[in-house]
Amino acid sequence: MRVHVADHPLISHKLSVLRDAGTDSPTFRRLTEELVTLLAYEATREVSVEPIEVTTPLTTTHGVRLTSPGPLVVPILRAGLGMLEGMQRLLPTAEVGFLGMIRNEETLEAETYTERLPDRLDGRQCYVLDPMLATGGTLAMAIDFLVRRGAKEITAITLLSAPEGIERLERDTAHIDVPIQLFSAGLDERLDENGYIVPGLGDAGDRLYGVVD
Ligand SMILES: O=P(O)(O)OC[C@H]1O[C@H](OP(=O)(O)OP(=O)(O)O)[C@H](O)[C@@H]1O
Ligand SMILES: O=c1cc[nH]c(=O)[nH]1
Ligand SMILES: [Mg+2]
Repeated sequence: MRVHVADHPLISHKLSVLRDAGTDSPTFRRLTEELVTLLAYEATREVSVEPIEVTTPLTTTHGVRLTSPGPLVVPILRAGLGMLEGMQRLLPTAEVGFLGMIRNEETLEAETYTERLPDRLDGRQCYVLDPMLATGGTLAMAIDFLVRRGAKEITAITLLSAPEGIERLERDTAHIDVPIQLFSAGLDERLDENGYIVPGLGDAGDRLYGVVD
């Protein structure tokens, strides 16, 4: 797995505001989208394109277009949904599939409660969106799911990642022979005793959408 941690002052600035406990929900949502758009620029560097001929008002020239089938964007509900619009800004024609996953806050085990994805993903590049990579259980399960469906390449985009989660992802995906990349806006210090990222930003889903019991 190739891991990329962003190194850009605009990303650091927006991430700092996002972390701030005083940032309200509308601002949190807007910053999440902006950060994803910035990350997506780098994360789509290897998006698959094919050569085409373009007719301009003056002449014809060589260009490219996204290959078909195009990339599939997969937000992991609930918090990943907050990243979708930011991603679609750069990939407006991408199809979107959904994975609903929740981490049990006692066992810290991830569980899939819904999915709406094409039956076969053969030949597809998949972009998985989830703001938080904590223990890594959720993303590892999502990647396993997409690989079993036939994804040919997986790029995960996160806002914050914990070293423990990256290690687990490396371990759990070591046997997988499709290319896997992780793009994260920030790499934090550690997890606390409840599996929360420190210093982190708290519960991303709650900060985006409010507390659900
Ligand atoms: O790396 P892990 O230890 O598996 O934890 C990370 C997961 O936890 C959060 O989701 P949560 O389960 O809170 O669901 P939500 O998006 O509905 O809030 C987050 O958005 C990740 O999906
Ligand atoms: O820090 C964390 C860990 C898991 N889920 C979150 O939303 N935040
Ligand atoms: Mg949550």
